[in-house]
Amino acid sequence: MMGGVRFLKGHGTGNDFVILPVGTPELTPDLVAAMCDRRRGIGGDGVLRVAPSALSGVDWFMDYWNADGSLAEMCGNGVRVFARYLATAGLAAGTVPIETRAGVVRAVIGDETISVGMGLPKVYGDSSARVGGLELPGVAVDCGNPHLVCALSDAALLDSLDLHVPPGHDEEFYPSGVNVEFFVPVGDLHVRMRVHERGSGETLSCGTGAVAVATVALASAGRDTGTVTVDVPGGRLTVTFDGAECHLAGPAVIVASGELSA
Ligand SMILES: N[C@@H](CCC[C@H](N)C(=O)O)C(=O)O
Repeated sequence: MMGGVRFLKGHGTGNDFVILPVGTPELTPDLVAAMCDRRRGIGGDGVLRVAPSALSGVDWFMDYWNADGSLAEMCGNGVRVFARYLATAGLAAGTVPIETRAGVVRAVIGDETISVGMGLPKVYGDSSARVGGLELPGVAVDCGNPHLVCALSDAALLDSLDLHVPPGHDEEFYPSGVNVEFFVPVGDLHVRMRVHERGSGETLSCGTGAVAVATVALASAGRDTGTVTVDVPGGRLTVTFDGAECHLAGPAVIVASGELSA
């Protein structure tokens, strides 16, 4: 693989990542896919390579890759796990700006929770997803990366969706692919979701997906500020809209470290 290179493994609500510390050489799609392979590699929904940022006032660039070796603009849980790595390695504390392909975000490091300011998502149209013969209407939301958010009224339908295969989507509307979320209301500003991530498949959590779902849930409650609780298969995230931007929060942990074999 990349013999001798050190790695760590971490996750945020079950969205798991291989973390490659500063100094790791440039990656290739094949290397990333090999590392993320859950049977032949380390296993992960993606790779976070820690690299120096060239921007003034920003020390770190999150070089994020999906499990299939594709690049993505942004990863909400990835930023939170990246910040946990920086804190654990003694490279950052408090609030840390992190460059992503979608711009600079700010992570606030707590003992258990890490929150990240994600700007304000943009709702930019209607589309639909096809799952198991069903056509499910949804809303397009840009969180730096593309999302299609489908609101369902039936919890049994949410549980029954087969997300082992990517939901069908309008390829002209989403020329670079899309992350697809399905959610049901659980209570006031409280939802439960599942997600199929572009380049990673069904995951236990998706931070930008939670932000996209919270955006739709908040708007359907007729509000533009407030905190939406988002239950994902891997745990619970919150998304707080303060009028200026939204903040994604939840646990982020490092669980292992090791060295790649040749
Ligand atoms: N898990 C992520 C999103 C990762 C990128 C996504 N698969 C894409 O291709 O856009 C998150 O926590 O936001």
